[in-house]
Amino acid sequence: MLLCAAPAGCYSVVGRSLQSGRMGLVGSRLLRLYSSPPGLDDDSFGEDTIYALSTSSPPSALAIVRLSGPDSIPTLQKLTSPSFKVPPPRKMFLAKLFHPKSKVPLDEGMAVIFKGPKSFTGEDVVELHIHGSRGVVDGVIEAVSDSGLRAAERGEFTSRAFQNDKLSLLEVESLHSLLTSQTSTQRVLALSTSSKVVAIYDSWRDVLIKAMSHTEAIIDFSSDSDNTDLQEPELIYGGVLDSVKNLRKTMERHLEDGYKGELITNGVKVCLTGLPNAGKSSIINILAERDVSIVSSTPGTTRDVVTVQLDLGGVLCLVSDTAGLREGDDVDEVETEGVKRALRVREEADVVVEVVGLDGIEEGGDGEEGDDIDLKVFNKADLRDTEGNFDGGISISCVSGEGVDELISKLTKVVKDRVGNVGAGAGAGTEARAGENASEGSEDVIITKRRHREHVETAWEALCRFEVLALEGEAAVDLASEELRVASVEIGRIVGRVDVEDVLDSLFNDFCVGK
Ligand SMILES: Nc1nc2c(ncn2[C@@H]2O[C@H](COP(=O)(O)OP(=O)(O)OP(=O)(O)O)[C@@H](O)[C@H]2O)c(=O)[nH]1
Ligand SMILES: [Mg+2]
Repeated sequence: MLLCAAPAGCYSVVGRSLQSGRMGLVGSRLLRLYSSPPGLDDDSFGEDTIYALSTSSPPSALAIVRLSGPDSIPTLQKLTSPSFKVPPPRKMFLAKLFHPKSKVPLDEGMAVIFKGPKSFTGEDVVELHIHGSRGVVDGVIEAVSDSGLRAAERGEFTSRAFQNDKLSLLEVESLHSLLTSQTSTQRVLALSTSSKVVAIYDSWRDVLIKAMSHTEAIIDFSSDSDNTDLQEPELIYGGVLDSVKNLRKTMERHLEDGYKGELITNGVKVCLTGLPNAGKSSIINILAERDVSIVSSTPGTTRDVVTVQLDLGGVLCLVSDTAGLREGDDVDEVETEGVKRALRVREEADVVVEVVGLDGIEEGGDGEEGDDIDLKVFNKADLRDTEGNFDGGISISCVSGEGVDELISKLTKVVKDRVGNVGAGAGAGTEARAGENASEGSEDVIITKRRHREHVETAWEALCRFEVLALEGEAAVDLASEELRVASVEIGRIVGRVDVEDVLDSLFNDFCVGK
C-alpha cells in the first residue's frame, strides 16, 4: 500500500490541497488513500519542506540542492545575509551562502526560486546551484538540515508533483523512462510519450463516459416507461453504437504496433545461433569489444547463455551467445541442457542471427533455412575463398576483421527496422482533444509499457462484449453499460485517473533521491 511506503511529506500536500480547494480527481483519490492516518493531526499538514542533492555525488564542477515546500524561500533567506531581498521567481541570482546559526561561509553560488504552483512540484521550490566539492555540498546540506528541513525520500519531488496534479501517472512513468534512458531511441520515446498520449487516452475516456451517461439515461427512462420501441439496438443506443465501435477499432490499431515501444524500452533481443565451433562466441566478443564468452577450438564450449547489452544505432539490444546446436551420443547431459536453453532463447528472440562456420560447410553445416532467421553470417572467411555464393548472408572473419563493419551495419539495420521510426510523429501538434475524433493522433503513439497494453486490451475486450450485449436491446442495457464502465476504468488507470496506488508504490521507489 502506498500509505505505508509514502513519505510523511505526502500528508501535508493533501491537507493544503483541501484548504485551497484545488483538489482534482487525483487529489480526491489521494484523500481517500490517506484518510485518517494514525497519529497525524491536520495541523501538521503543509508544514513539511524537503531537500535533496539532485545531482550526483561529489566531486563535480557544480551541484544542485533542491528545496520544496512552504519553508523553501524562508530557508533561502536564513542561508543568505540579513539584507538579502527575495528576487523575482525564475531568475538566476548570485547567492552568498552562510550557515544559519554559526554564520560560517559556505559558498558563493547561484540560486533560483520557483513560486508554487508554477513549479515542478507545485509548491515553492528553491534550487541552490553550488560548487560540487564534497566540502561545499556537505556544508550546504548540513545548513539546510539545521534550518529544520527534512531529507527527501526517493522520488518525493515527483510524488509531490503527482499529488498536486502537475503530472499524471503516465507523465511520471515517462519521466522515469527519461531518467533511466540508456540509448537515444529510449530518450526520444520517453520525450514523445507524455502529454500527447495523455490527451489521447483522455479523449477515449471521454467517449466512454459520454456513452455511459447515455446508457444510464436509457436505464432510467426504460424503468419509467412502457415504450415498446426500445427493443431495436439502433433506437436504444443511437450514435453511441458507432462511437463505441470506432473507439474499439482505434484501440485495435493502437494494439497492433508491433510491440515497438516495449522493444525500445526493454531492449531488442538478438540471438546468435548455429552449430558448435561456428564462431558465435568470437562474434559476441567482437560486438561487445571485450571477452564476455569463452572461445575455444573444442566444439560445444558454450553451455550457458551469455548476454550483453549493446547500443546498436541508438537502440538498446540484448545480444545472447548460445550453445552450438547439436544432439547425439557424444553430447553429454550438461551440453544437452545448454542446447535446450539455446533453443529457448532463439524462440524468444526478436532477431535471430545464424552463424555458419565456413570450415564446417563440407560436413553439411551450411546453415538452416529456418523461418526465424533474420541474418546469416558466414564466419571464418580467412579459411575460404570468399568469392563463393553465400546465399544472401554476410561473409566475415573474426581473425582478420574482414566483413565485421558490414555485419554491424546490417545487424543495426535489422534492429532499427524492428523498432521503426520512433518519435517521428511526436510533438507534431496532433493532440486529440476531448469530444473530437478519438482516433486522431493515436496512430503516431506507440505503447511503451506492458501495463498500458494490458489496460487497453482489457478495455478492448469490454467494448467487444458491449457490442454483443447491445444487440440484445433493452434487456441487456445495464450489462452493456457495465462494460462501458469497465472500459473507462481501464483507460483511466493508464493515465492515473482512477485507483493506481499499487503502481505508484513501486514507481516512486524506483526514482532517485532528488527527483
Ligand atoms: N580461422 C578462423 N578461426 C575462427 C574464426 N572465428 C572463430 N574461429 C575459431 O573457431 C573456434 C570456435 O570459435 P568459437 O567462437 O568458440 O565458436 P562457437 O560457435 O562459440 O562454438 P561453441 O561454443 O562450441 O558452439 C575457435 O578456435 C576460434 O578461434 C575466424 O573467423 N577464422
Ligand atoms: Mg561458444
